[in-house]
Amino acid sequence: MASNDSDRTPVSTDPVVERRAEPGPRPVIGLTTYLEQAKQGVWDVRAAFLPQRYLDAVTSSGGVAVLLPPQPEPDAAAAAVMDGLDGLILTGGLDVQPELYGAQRHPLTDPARPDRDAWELALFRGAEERRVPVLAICRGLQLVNVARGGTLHQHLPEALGTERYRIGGGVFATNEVIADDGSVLAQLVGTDPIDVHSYHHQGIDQLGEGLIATARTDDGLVQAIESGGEGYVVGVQWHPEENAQDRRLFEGLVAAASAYSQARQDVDA
Ligand SMILES: NCCCC(=O)O
Repeated sequence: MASNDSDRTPVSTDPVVERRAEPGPRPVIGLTTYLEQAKQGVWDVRAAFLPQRYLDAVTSSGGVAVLLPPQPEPDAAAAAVMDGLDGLILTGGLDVQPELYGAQRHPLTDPARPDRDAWELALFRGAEERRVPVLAICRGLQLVNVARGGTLHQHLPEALGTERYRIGGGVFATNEVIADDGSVLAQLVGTDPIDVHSYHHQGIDQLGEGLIATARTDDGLVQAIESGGEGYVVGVQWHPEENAQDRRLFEGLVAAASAYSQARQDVDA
């Protein structure tokens, strides 16, 4: 699937969510993974890891799921894979290094994962250059914000005085979100209140350049972002892979990825 045509002309695509039912080749969706210690049979090994719910959400929405673990020489590796992708999902996980947004580390910020941060930043920049559609989930939304020069609250219980977004013990909190009318998010989930599954202790402080906040909770915390320019970048602070009702976010990405794939074939023809 890969070619090294890293300076491919960006393809112009609209977020045409109504195309989701069109038949055609299944778009290839890359999902970022991370390295964890894991049990495999009698072995206890370091492994590339991603909860299967992400994969199920992509495949049941009509995409082909491809895993993207952190790579050495991330910029070159991202260029090598990006031309074979029709869509990108920046998945959830541990905190982005605060040094990347000019902040001193809070004592409760997770240990740094510089390999993952560098890899995902390279993938996101590669996607932006080519206008490959992006869905950014939880940490993914935070990474997109940092990539665009924004900053994060490092510990929401201190910044906002609330534990409502991470109650702990692996139990997802429920929060109500309303998508802003006119947003891509609203095309996907409507403008009625929806319950979302939250598990995070960080959140957007200053919004990154060119990003639009398209949903907030009633305390003002940004819950969803979109790219204001061309291309499809949708980020949500919650975990749609954990909620069948949120399948619409994956369907929207797959539809945009199909449109991107078709437009790319038209350019290449
Ligand atoms: N900061 C990584 C995403 C999850 C969290 O905020 O806890």
